[in-house]
Amino acid sequence: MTLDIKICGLTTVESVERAVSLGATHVGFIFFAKSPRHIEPADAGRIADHVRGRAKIVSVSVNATNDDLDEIIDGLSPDILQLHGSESAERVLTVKAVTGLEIWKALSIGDADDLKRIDAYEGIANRFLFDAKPPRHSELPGGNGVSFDWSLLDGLDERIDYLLSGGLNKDNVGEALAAIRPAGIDVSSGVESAPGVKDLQMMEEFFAAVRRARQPA
Ligand SMILES: O=C(O)c1ccccc1NCC(=O)[C@H](O)[C@H](O)COP(=O)(O)O
Repeated sequence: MTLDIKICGLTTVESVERAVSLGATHVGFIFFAKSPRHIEPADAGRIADHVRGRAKIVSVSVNATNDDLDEIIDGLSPDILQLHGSESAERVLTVKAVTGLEIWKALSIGDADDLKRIDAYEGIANRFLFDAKPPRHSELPGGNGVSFDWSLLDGLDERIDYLLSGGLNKDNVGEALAAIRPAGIDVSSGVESAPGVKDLQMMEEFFAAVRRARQPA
């Protein structure tokens, strides 16, 4: 079984190049002003050009307006729009229809009840990204480096296509992949030396941990 690996919150050519050479299938750019990983769409586009065609380019936005999305699409030319706010199923459907792009809907998971929110987006979002709920005082809906109880996803309908996200790092990704079988994984803080600063050594160690976890016993 293949495993998609998305490295999110990239802001430099060097980190994007390294992520893809290490095996990232997806690279994510954050368009959210309060994030330490925020980048202007045109700058993200210039960086993404270095790996375009070798990895899928993912735009991450939070309750973006149509104008915001137009600017992101003009600047970045993403393959995928990850909607990481409180976008309704109707909004997701509209964005998908208007842009013609693949849409990932991020949902924050804290308990079993949160999984009930999947139903509304099924058949609308192309994929889900399950992330942890932000800590109480965080201004960021994602990229907080906190995990949730992965076992909540054990037993989920196998047809639900999702990436596991939230607080993954070299020390816990093996445990996560032993517990559940996501179509992909997503990491940001776990490969950073400081908020928004990707660390090439930490990226290498993360990919090495994923490889170890996927080796046959
Ligand atoms: O990363 C951010 O700063 C961010 C800000 C606003 C919305 C979403 C954001 N990140 C989305 C992602 O896909 C992250 O990779 C995901 O939340 C996991 O982050 P982490 O727990 O730091 O690995």
